[in-house]
Amino acid sequence: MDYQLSHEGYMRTALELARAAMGQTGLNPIVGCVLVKEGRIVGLGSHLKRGTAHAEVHALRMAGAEAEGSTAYVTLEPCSHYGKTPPCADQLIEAGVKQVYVACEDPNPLVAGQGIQKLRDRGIEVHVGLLQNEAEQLNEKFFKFIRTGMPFVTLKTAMTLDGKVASKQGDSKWISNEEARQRVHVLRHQHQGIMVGAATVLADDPLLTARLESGAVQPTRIIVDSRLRIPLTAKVIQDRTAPTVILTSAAADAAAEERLAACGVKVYRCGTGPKVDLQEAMRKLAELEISSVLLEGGGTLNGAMLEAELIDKMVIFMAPKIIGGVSAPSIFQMEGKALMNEAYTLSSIHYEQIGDNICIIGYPHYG
Ligand SMILES: Nc1c(/N=C/[C@@H](O)[C@H](O)[C@H](O)COP(=O)(O)O)[nH]c(=O)[nH]c1=O
Ligand SMILES: [Zn+2]
Repeated sequence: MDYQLSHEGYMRTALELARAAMGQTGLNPIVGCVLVKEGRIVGLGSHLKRGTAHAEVHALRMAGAEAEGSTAYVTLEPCSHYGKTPPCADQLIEAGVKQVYVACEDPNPLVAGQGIQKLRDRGIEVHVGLLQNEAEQLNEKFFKFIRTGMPFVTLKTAMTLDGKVASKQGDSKWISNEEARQRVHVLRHQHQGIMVGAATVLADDPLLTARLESGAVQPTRIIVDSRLRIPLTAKVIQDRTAPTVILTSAAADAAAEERLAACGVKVYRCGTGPKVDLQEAMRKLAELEISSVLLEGGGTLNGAMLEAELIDKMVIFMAPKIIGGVSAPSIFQMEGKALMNEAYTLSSIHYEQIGDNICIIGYPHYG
C-alpha cells in the first residue's frame, strides 16, 4: 500500500518511530517526531534512552535549516520544563517550525498543556488529538505510572485449554508454542521488571532474562518470597545478566537476607508479614524507578495480585492442550468468588492467533 501522504500518515510514522523504542526508555515515555516541509520529510526522531535527546531534538538536528517553516508531528506534547535536556517546545520555536500536530497532551498534571501553550504564545499553530487513542495506548505504562506513582503491571501467563499453568506434578514445559514463547521475550524487553513468586523459582528455576536473537534490554528480576525460601543456587541468584531484587516480609530470617545480599541481591521488606504486602511492594518498585512490571506467576502470586487489584493488563496465551488434574494449578490460585456475576471482568479484549495458540489481551475491571 502506498505511503499515506497526509497529516495522519505522518503521525502514523511518528507513532512507529516511538513504538520501535518501547522497552529502552526506562521511566520515560516513548515518543516519535516527524518534520515535513512542502511535502518532503526533512527530519525523523525517536526518544531512545532516558537522559538522552528527545524525539523532537533528533528530528530538528536531522532537519537543520530545513526545519524553518516545517510542520512537526509529535506523538506526545513537547516538553516545556528543564528535565535532563532543554525543553523541546523552546527548540521547536527557535528552529522556526510553522505548525505542530500533537497526538496527545502530557499526562503529567504538572506540565499538561504548558508545552502547547508555549508554542501557541509564539504564534505557532498547534493541532491536538490527531491519533490520540493510538498515542495514549502506546504509552499506557507511562501514563499509569505518571498519574498514580505505581508501576503498570502486565500479567503474562500460559495456560492449557482447561486453564492450568502446570500439571498436577508441577511440570509446565511447554504449554505455549515456540512462537508464543518468543513473544514473551519481547514482552520482557518491553517491561522494566519481571516478577515471579518463590514457588515458581523453586519449581522451574527460571532465568527470567529477555533472550532475543537481535538482542534485548534486560528487565530487573523481582522475586516475591515472603520467607526467603529460594536457594542461593537458583539461576536468578547465580546469573548476573540482570539485577535481581527480592521482596520479602518483616518476618523473614535476617541470616537468609545476609546470605542473599552477599550474592549481590537486593532484599526489601514490604509489610509486617507473614505475606508480602503487595501494595507496599509495588510502591517500593516505583521508588526503585521500575515503572512497568511483567508478572509471570505462578498461580498464587497472580491470584494475590488480582485480589489486591494491582494487575493493569492481562496477556494470556492459551494452548490447545488439556492436562487435567484436580490439584494442577490454575492461572489464579485464590479464594475466588461464590457467584458468577461477581467474577472479575476484562474490557477492551482483543486476541491474536499465534500458530495453534491464542493470545488473549484485556484489561481487568475492579470495584
Ligand atoms: N511453561 C510456560 C511458561 N512458564 C513460565 C514460567 O513458569 C517459567 O518459569 C519461566 O517462563 C521460565 O523462564 P526462563 O527460564 O527465562 O525461560 N511460560 C510460557 O509463556 N509458556 C509456557 O509454556
Ligand atoms: Zn522534550
